[in-house]
Amino acid sequence: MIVLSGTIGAGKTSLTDLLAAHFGSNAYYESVDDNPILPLFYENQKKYGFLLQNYFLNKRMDNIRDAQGSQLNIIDRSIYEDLLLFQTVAAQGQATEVEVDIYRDLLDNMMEQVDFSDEAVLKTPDLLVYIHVSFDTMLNRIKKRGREFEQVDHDSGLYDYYKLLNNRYSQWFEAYNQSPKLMIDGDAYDFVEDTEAAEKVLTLIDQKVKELGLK
Ligand SMILES: Nc1ncnc2c1ncn2[C@@H]1O[C@H](COP(=O)(O)OP(=O)(O)OP(=O)(O)O)[C@@H](O)[C@H]1O
Repeated sequence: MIVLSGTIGAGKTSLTDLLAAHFGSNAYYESVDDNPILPLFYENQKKYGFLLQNYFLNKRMDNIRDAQGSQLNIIDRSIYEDLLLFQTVAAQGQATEVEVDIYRDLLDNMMEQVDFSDEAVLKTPDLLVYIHVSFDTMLNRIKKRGREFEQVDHDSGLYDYYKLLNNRYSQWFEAYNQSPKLMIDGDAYDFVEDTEAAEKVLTLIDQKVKELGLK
């Protein structure tokens, strides 16, 4: 499994499409439009934050199970970033430490490898691709995409949440050690609008995939 990571609006879903088409593999998406909790969460993070994490945890486990057939199947967001998001929500006083601790324990238990036989299927990715974008790019993409509940004009508190999240992402990626990893500069390569940039990004990922013997 190749797993994408990056902040809100980084381009994970678009790169998932590109990679699945490039490798002829399957793509597994986090569905946003039919997520019943997400709009509620954006209205009231304190009330719905913990419920949202449980919802995502369940969906990500589905994705991991479904994607396990091939090393080149793509998942559009890693399960590991959810803790970062929830900790950021908590840092802003919108979730409690107890909620974060309970969520972390649950995540650890779900990700624990209980089968150590040769046939065991690993839940960890074969490669994690992180798309790094600056705070300005993040805000521009969120605006351009126009999902109502994500807009900062509707809620000025969101601006601080996004800024803190963007700052924390780089540290999160530095510390990430569950699998091989690769960073893509999403400011330098606009792989959505620019086909040449898309080719370059695919070449970088191809090199890493070959180096790891995934293809
Ligand atoms: N664990 C989480 N806690 C809180 N909100 C989350 C969590 N995971 C995802 N979200 C929210 O769900 C929405 C979709 O998230 P995500 O960043 O995965 O997709 P995206 O914004 O469409 O990204 P991309 O543009 O990179 O494809 C965003 O509003 C994001 O804030």
